[in-house]
Amino acid sequence: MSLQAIKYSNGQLHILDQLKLPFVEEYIPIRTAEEGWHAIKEMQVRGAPAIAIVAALSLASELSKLLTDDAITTNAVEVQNFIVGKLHYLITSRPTAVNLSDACRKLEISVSGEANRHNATGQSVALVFIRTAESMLAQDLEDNKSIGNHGAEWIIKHALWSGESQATVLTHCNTGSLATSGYGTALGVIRSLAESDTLRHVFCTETRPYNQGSRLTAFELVHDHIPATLITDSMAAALLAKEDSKISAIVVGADRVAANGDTANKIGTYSLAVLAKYHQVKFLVAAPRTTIDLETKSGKDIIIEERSGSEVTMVRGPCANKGDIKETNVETIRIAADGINVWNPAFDVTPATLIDGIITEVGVVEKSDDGTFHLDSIFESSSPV
Ligand SMILES: CSC[C@@H](O)[C@@H](O)C(=O)COP(=O)(O)O
Repeated sequence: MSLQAIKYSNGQLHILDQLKLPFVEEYIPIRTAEEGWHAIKEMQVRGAPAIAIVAALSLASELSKLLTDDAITTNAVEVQNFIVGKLHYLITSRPTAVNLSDACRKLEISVSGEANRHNATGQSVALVFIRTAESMLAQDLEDNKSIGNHGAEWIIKHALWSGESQATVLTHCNTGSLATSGYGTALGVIRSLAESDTLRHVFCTETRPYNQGSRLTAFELVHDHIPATLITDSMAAALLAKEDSKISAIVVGADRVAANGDTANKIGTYSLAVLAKYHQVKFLVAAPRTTIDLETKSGKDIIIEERSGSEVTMVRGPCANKGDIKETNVETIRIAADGINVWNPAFDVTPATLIDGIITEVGVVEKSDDGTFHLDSIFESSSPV
């Protein structure tokens, strides 16, 4: 069974503390929206879909407890205002991934629908919120499996080297079970290739500075027995240049895809897209439609989160001299000169011109004859594009 970042049942939410991976596998309870906000802000949970779902379920857990304790007012509008206030607060935890604000907006709409209903009560408003949040968890998993299948089919059809029947894929950051409610987006495509025996090999970058690749993706690939090799980000060009590596495609996730296809994703994604173009390797973005933001016209309008310089000057590792690694804690080790200035953007924007396809749960969107993506079409129906 794949790793699970989010465990939720009957109003009880637990998340795998990703700050301790790959050394310690520990689930922590998230009981309130405030605990959810901190877990997202402090990166105990990451990945665009996962943070949206944890935000929604953290508030669902808080409301479930209030319902159990009979501590919810009967006034529907008061409960609506309480929920909306918490949702606006949750959105402030991280700015770049649009899934978070998209989920909060949809939750706000369903709550207001219920609050405006004749006979609505505070309890019914809270219950509608909880059911909507729970359905997001299930929907994300289903969408990821479809993304995986569409992406794998596309790669086999359009990206294999001549004479090859299996794909070799390079991926960046973490887009797997740990970054979503399960299966993953870009890593879902890789899983789907592996399940259909059409995967030769995966290369994953370590993804400096925060090492989501070496700490999370490598952990998932080893856990699922997928043939994989870890490289540092700076080795990608050499890998693509090496004739026998035969990279079929680079597949990455996304934190926000603008209406024109420009894509914000983990820092380092843009450099991989430039390399892919130079080496004539297909460059694909895998993301659910909840990551596509038609309100944001182009990459220029995407807010890029800048994080603490300590993520660059320090790395995390297990405490030394503790014997069995499972029992260690995680410590931070300084690797840069004291006093150096640091710039630490967490994401970059890959221009649509460098992207060959956007893999969604309803199919792979390619550019039209005019050379641009028409992403609005995939919201018009749920049938394959
Ligand atoms: C399926 S998630 C896609 C992205 O969210 C992922 O690649 C990423 O950038 C994660 O960033 P993080 O800063 O660890 O939350």
